[in-house]
This record gives sequence, structure tokens and C-alpha cells, in this order.
Amino acid sequence: MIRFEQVSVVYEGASAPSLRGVDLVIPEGELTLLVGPSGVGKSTLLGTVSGLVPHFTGGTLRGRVTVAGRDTRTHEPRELADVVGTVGQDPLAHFVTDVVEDELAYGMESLGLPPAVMRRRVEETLDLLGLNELRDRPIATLSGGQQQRVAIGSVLTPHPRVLVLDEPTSALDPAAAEEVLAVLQRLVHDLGTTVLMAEHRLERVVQYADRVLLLPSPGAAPVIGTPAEIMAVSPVHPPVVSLGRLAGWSPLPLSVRDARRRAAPLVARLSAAPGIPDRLSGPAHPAASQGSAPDPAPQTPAGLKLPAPPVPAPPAFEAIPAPPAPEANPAPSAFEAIPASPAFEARGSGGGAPVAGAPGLLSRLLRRGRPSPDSAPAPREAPAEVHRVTVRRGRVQALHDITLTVAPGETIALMGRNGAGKSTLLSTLVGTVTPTTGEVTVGGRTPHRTAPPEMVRRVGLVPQEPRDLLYADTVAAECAAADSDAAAPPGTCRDLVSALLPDVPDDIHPRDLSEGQRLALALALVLTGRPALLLLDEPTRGLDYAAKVRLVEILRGLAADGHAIVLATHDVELAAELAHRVVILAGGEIVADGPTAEVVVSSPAFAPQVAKVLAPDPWLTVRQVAEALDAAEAP
Ligand SMILES: Nc1ncnc2c1ncn2[C@@H]1O[C@H](COP(=O)(O)OP(=O)(O)OP(=O)(O)O)[C@@H](O)[C@H]1O
Ligand SMILES: Nc1ncnc2c1ncn2[C@@H]1O[C@H](COP(=O)(O)OP(=O)(O)OP(=O)(O)O)[C@@H](O)[C@H]1O
Repeated sequence: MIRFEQVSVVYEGASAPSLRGVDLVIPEGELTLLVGPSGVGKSTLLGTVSGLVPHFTGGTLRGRVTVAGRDTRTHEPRELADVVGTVGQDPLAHFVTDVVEDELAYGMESLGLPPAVMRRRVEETLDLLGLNELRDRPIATLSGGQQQRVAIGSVLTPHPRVLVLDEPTSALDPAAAEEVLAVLQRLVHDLGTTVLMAEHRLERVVQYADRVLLLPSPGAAPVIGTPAEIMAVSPVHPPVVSLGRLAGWSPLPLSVRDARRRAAPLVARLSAAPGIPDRLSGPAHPAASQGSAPDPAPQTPAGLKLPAPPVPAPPAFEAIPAPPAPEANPAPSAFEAIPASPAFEARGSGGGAPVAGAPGLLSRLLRRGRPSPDSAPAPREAPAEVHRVTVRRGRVQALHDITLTVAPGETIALMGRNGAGKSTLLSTLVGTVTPTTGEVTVGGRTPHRTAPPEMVRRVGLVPQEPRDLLYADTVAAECAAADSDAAAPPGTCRDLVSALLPDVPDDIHPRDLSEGQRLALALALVLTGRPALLLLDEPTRGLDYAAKVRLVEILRGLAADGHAIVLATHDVELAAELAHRVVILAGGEIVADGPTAEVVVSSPAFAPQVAKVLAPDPWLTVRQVAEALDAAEAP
């Protein structure tokens, strides 16, 4: 259905091709999963199928890509629209209409489908994706996950023969992701739809794939095979595969169910362990974590050859000590001497309209805001206190009677369904959303009543859409501005970018970065300022497992220094690895609040893979299992 013939892509000004040597066929009626490290060229490959590369991105495409016999270089994306439906990484950039229902109908309208068919399919899709209650809502007022569902719905309604999806579940809560994947699988099985989908969270998707296409490293030729074949050699793989490699299982498990069936001997070995190791103790295996555990050498099935995965050690952060439990370190000591953060973000990151003017404009001004003299001493007050806060946004009661205290050194994962109010809560903490009732104090100030320069060292937010934080023309200029605003030594921000992701070029426009590269830059900008309270809204989109491990290490280092961290995330593996405490929101209210291990295992939706495999034993991550085995089997 999709044929690549000796395809390569070079972007303008790039020193090397972003894609090279792609020569393969994606069969009709199958779900092919595209995997590989951040920035390796997955979106570029998808773009050659939908026609966005090179028509909209520039650059040079060599070779030939055909979809249902049509050459994507000679056909503009709109000339492929009856065959290919595309969901990109940034849904907001692709919406054509303002209201949910209209967006679902738009693709069918442009194909001239009869009104009765359109009506029926809109209703079906609203039900299928749980969008009925939102049908007449302006898209701009939806939460990130709600927008992603609309984007998926809008490509499903025209029933295209080929679906090209770039991280389609990255903003979805775990249950919604499962529903979307089930819908896709049904399309593949019942209608013979061909699905080509890039994803980083393999724990969510690998079991649905018929075939996996791996881009192992930048410029390397892709390999394609069954999920089991590819997972045995892939530098990116889900926790169950890491666990299988650690335990020496063959064949490797791809799902929790597979792994449970093989888990008995591992459980027996673990029973000799002295007890659960402190999850937050220093990493016994620097590379060990969720996806990239301390793997034994990967087995290579016949015919699959891979270069060594390029995972350089993070230069500046190897020696960061692990955080003690937050109670053990109550004083916000280490940031007393640290200058202010530039990275105060002003946009309501729940998909709401920017606070003022063009997107990013206010953030630009605020990022330029120097700390006022009275903010010079480090705040001694609690990083954040939220007391009986209620927020109404238009017709929606986004938060209801929320009370929450964030202690220095504490890392909290905010979880809960799409639209539960997570981004809204983060927005009240930076002051871009004003509580309807109740009080918020951050470092002793009321965020929405305090001038940004006074807030910048108290709080910094990496928004759900990292683009909102970026305004300079190059990565180097962004980083230089961040260093200067934070009075940090030149090179601080740039080192952070490289510590998170290797190979991010200096002179590229941030607009042209891959999703993961852009997030790494946004994280680095905010981390450079070392705010007392660090807020991260879905901080793993586009990041591969190795980058997540490095992010976890950096965040643990900050927490050990007394910084408080609140992350809103659907990434249950990240929460298990990083958070001391999990707070679950539902319908704007707190429905669970407690230590991570207790909260996540109490609901299958929030439990990480290792917990599901080894339940009722208490392990949550591959790292813990590795440490426990070391302890149990030490001579
Ligand atoms: N329009 C562009 N101009 C110049 N370089 C680009 C452009 N788009 C992408 N690149 C570069 O090409 C490389 C591949 O990017 P691509 O977005 O395809 O990666 P990806 O595998 O999808 O990454 P991620 O997992 O982070 O989404 C990256 O190094 C990126 O910086
Ligand atoms: N600007 C706005 N106007 C009206 N309603 C809004 C606005 N922004 C968000 N909402 C609504 O408020 C509720 C909470 O949204 P919020 O973005 O806080 O959810 P979330 O938990 O972060 O969701 P997600 O996981 O999808 O990012 C949702 O029902 C959303 O539709």
C-alpha cells in the first residue's frame, strides 16, 4: 500500500540527511508501528507519506514514495486527502474549523460526501471517542488530550484507506489511549485500513502492532520485522521487554500478559531479596530504568543487523546524588544562592487562549522580566499552598475545592483523565488562571496578583506545548538568552539540552526541531533558572526512553537540592520512577493523594507494567527489580 524506493530526505542547511536508505513496503491492512530514538527521523518518514515532506517543510526528497500508486512528490497533500488521513504531533496546527462537530465533518465535506452519511459518521465518532459532551465546544477551550481526540476523530470520519499518525496517544490518558488503539485495530481488522503510526510509549502500543519499523539511529537504514524480532534488538523498548531481558526470558514478552506467564521463576528469585529497595536511592545501574534497563546483549535474529545505539552518557549529571525522602530535606537550602528563573510561562497551557496577544508574546515579555530586588533572597515559604480552590472556565467547573500543599524537595505526579483539571491547576500555580474562589500561594506570594519578575525564581512552568516558551531564531540564541536571564554561567542551558538529548544542532530554528528536541530545549530553558517550584505539563512527549532516564536523573538532582516538582502526566512509568507522591484528579476534584506505590497500584489504569507483572509483590520499575536481584544474589 505504501512503497518507499531508495528514499532520503535532506533539510535545507542540514549537514546530513535526516532520512536515508528507506527501501521497503508497508503492507495493506496492517498496523505498522514506527519506532526509534528522538530526532531520528520518524516524523520525516511519516511526512513523506502524507506529502507534508517536502511540500510544507522544504528540503529535498530523493527516491520515490507512493501511496496507493500515487507519488507523494508529485501529489500535494490535498490531492492525497481521499486516501491518506494524517494526525501530526501538534493537532492545534492542523485544525481548520473552530468547533468540535465542524472539525469532525470538515474532511468529509471537502470530499463531497452526502449529508446523511456525514451526519451518521459524526455521531458515530463522537461516541467512539467520548466527545459527545464536547460537540459544540470551541476547540481552543479544550484540554490537550481532548484536542488530540478531536484530531484523531477528524481523520477517521472520511474513512481513509491509509492512516498516518504521529504519536497519537501522547496527550491521552491511559484509558483513552487504549480506546483509541482498539478503534484503530478494529479499522485494520474490519475495514482493511493501513495504519502507520509513530509512538514512543511502546508499553501502550507494541502489542497492537502487526509489524514494527525501526529507525535505529540518525541516517541508519531502517529495519522492519515482527514486534518480537524488532524488540529483541531495538534500542527503544517498553518495560516488559527490559524486564524480559533482565530475567533472560526467551522469547521476550511484549505484553503484561506474556510476562506474567513467565514471571514465576523471577518472583522466586526476588523472594530472597531483603525487601523493597529505596526507590529513590541512587541508581545502581545508571542506564537502568523503565525502557532502557541494564540489558544483557540483545539477541539479533537472523537478517537483522543494527549499529550500536548512540546513547552517550549525560555529561554534566552523572554525579548527581539521588534525592533523599522529602521530609529528610525540608530546607530549601540549595537554591538560596541561585539567581532567578527566566522561564515563567504565561499561557494557560490547557489549550486555552493565550493570556495576551499572540501566542508566546507574553511569555517573551515575562522571560525577559528580571527579578525585582525584593525577590533576591530565596523564598523560605512553602513552595506552594493551594487552599479550597475552585476554578470556573466558561461553562466548565475545571477545579472544585482543591486543597494541596507542596513541600520543598517533594515530587508530585498529578494524574487523571483528560480534562480532569491538571493543566488548570498548574496554571493557577503560575498565576495565568485566577481561582474563582479559594487561595493559592507560591513561595509566599499570590501568583495571579504578583508581578512576573517577582515570581520567576519561585516558579517555572514547562507548558504542554513547549513551542509557547520559544521565541528566538536558533537553539543557541534561546540558550544564550536563558543563561543571561538567569545569570547562569554561559553554556549552562546548552549543556542541559545536550544532557537530555545528544545531537541537537545549535543553529537550527526551534520551529524545525523534532518534537523531542523541542521539549528538551524547553525543559533546559526552565531548568537553567532552577526555580524553587518546577511545574512540568506532560514532560515526556517525543522523548525516547534514554532521554527520559536522563530527565529523571536531572529532576532527582533538583529535588535533592530542595526544589519542589509538580508534573502533570499520563506517563505512568515516569510517575513510578520519579514521584514521591501521586495526586489523582477527577472532574476537577482530588480523588486520591498518597505515596506513589500505594496510589498507582490501586488502579490498573495508573499501574506501571512491572507492577502489573509482579503483583502482588511491590516492585514498580525495572530499576527496583535489578537492584533487588543484585541484593538477593550478591555473594
Ligand atoms: N524542517 C526542518 N528543517 C531542518 N531540520 C529539520 C526539519 N524538520 C526536522 N528536522 C531535523 O531532522 C531530524 C529528524 O526530525 P524528525 O522530526 O523527523 O524526528 P523524530 O524521529 O520524529 O523525532 P521525535 O521523536 O522527537 O518526534 C531532527 O534532527 C530535526 O532537527
Ligand atoms: N480556556 C478554557 N475555556 C473553557 N474551558 C476550558 C478552558 N481550558 C480548559 N477548559 C476545560 O477545563 C477542564 C480542565 O482542563 P485541563 O486542561 O485543566 O485538563 P487536563 O487534566 O490538563 O487535561 P489533559 O490531560 O487532556 O491535558 C476541561 O474540561 C477543559 O475542557
